[in-house]
Amino acid sequence: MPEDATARRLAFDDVSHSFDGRIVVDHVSIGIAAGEILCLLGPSGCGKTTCLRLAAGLESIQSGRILIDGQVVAMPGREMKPEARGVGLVFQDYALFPHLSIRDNIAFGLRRHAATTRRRRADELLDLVGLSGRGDDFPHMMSGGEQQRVALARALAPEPQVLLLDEPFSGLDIALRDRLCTDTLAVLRDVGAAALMVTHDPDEALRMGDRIAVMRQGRIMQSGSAATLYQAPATPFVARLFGELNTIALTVAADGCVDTPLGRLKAAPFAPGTAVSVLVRPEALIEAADGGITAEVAEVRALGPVTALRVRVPGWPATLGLRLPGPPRHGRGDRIALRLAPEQAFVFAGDAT
Ligand SMILES: Nc1ncnc2c1ncn2[C@@H]1O[C@H](COP(=O)(O)OP(=O)(O)OP(=O)(O)O)[C@@H](O)[C@H]1O
Repeated sequence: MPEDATARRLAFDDVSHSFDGRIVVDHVSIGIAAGEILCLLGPSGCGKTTCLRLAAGLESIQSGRILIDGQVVAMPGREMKPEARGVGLVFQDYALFPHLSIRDNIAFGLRRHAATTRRRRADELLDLVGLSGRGDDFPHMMSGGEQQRVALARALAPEPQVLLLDEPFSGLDIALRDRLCTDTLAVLRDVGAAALMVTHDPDEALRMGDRIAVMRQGRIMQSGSAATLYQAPATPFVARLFGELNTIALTVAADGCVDTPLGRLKAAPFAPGTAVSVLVRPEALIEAADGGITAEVAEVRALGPVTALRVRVPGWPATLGLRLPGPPRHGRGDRIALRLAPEQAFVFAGDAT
């Protein structure tokens, strides 16, 4: 990992972990700055939660190092206790203590402070998460989303340097999740801790993350801003996280380009003769004013602000998906003219169909 990355607020330095001889975290190195939110995005079982548990000290480290503010908190044979790490946790099952009031739930981690300080701090946090005046309520009197906000307040109470969030919005309905995402983002920005958030939902990662690290089978495949991952995916897997793409397998021509039924594309850095896959985002197919490629409409679905079409283009092995703005203007069997926006088409080595 780069020299300065270990000096970040939270850093994983070449961390690997196995269960029963099976590697589930594979040479992971990531750094998160104070005030930054990093989303660890990947499918179920790829090792995300294990990374969080290692950072929290809930799992004993086997290989590599974890550092907070440049200090090693975990390396094999030398582990700081979870409670000494200055780490706040918001996990999926954010179980609050049912017999404690909301205020006491939030103040739970402040047991060493005077009663007046605990009360003041809990009330400040209730304000922060938009639940002013609810301190005397009990968990069963709150909705799922409200309980989740209490869990966030409880994790923030001891002013952690690092906040670890494991799918904090799963199981909530979409409207509530959207609001909580926005609220949580505001709170995280406000407190300036380094936040590591685990999610399998690309939309959530796009919305929440300053940076996204894409994980697959224990490895970080690519990390960067949402814009980087979307515009310059390093692999077909990363490209497909943000929606299904149209794919065709082809061979690079003598001049270093690849001839697709939608037009020519540069295939650099691949040499002539290389077998490649071309992946085209639906949004890369734009209706052409004149000229363009002729496509036959096979399917039309109105999706509110946009219309999803499937079209046939001679030479493309399957129907192609695309979206046009506005309500449907075409029917099945219509012919439309399309052009390709090359920046939304990606060439990868090998067969990714
Ligand atoms: N204590 C354990 N003992 C044995 N195997 C485990 C243990 N904890 C996790 N695993 C396995 O390690 C792999 C990674 O699990 P992990 O919970 O880190 O994945 P994840 O990406 O967080 O998945 P999800 O999104 O479903 O929570 C999985 O195959 C899981 O079954």
